[in-house]
Amino acid sequence: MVELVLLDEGGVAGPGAGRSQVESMSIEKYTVEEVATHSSADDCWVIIHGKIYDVTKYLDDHPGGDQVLLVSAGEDATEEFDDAGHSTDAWKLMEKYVVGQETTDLSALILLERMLMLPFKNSRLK
Ligand code: HEM
Repeated sequence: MVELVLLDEGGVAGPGAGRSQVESMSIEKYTVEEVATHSSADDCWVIIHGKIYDVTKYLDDHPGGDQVLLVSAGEDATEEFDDAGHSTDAWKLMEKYVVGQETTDLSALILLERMLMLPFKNSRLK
C-alpha cells in the first residue's frame, strides 16, 4: 500500500501538528499475480488501463453481460474493454468499482533506487 500525505499550505509537520492539517489518501497497489486470485463469479476483479476493478457486484448489471467480464476475470481486460467502445457514462460508473492500481515488483525497485539517490541530489558537494 502506498500512502500519500498532503499537507495544507503553511501546515507544520512534526509534534503538535494538527491532525486536521493532514489529509491522507490511500491507493492500494496489487501485482497481476494478486489480481489473478480474484477470478470467479463470487470474486471478480479485472484490470483496465492499469486500474483494478472489483466487478463482482456489477456482473448482473453490466449491459455487455456477465460472460465478457467472467472471461477476463482476474486478468487484464483493457483490449476487450476498448474494443467494446465504452461511453463516458460507462467510464464514470467504473469509478465506483475501483479497488486499486496495478503495480509490478520493478516499480518498487525504481522507488527504492530514487530514495537511495536522494541524498546525492541534495548534496552541496559537486
Ligand atoms: C467496471 C468495468 C465496466 C463497466 C462499468 C462497464 C460498463 C458498461 C456500460 C455502461 C455499457 C453500455 C454501453 C456504454 O455506455 O458504453 C457497457 C457495454 C459493454 N461492455 Fe462494459 N463495462 C465494464 C467492463 C467491461 C469489460 C472488462 C468488458 C470486456 C471484457 C466489457 C464489455 C462490454 C461490451 C462488449 C459492451 C457492449 C454491449 C452491447 O452493446 O451489446 N465491459 N459496459
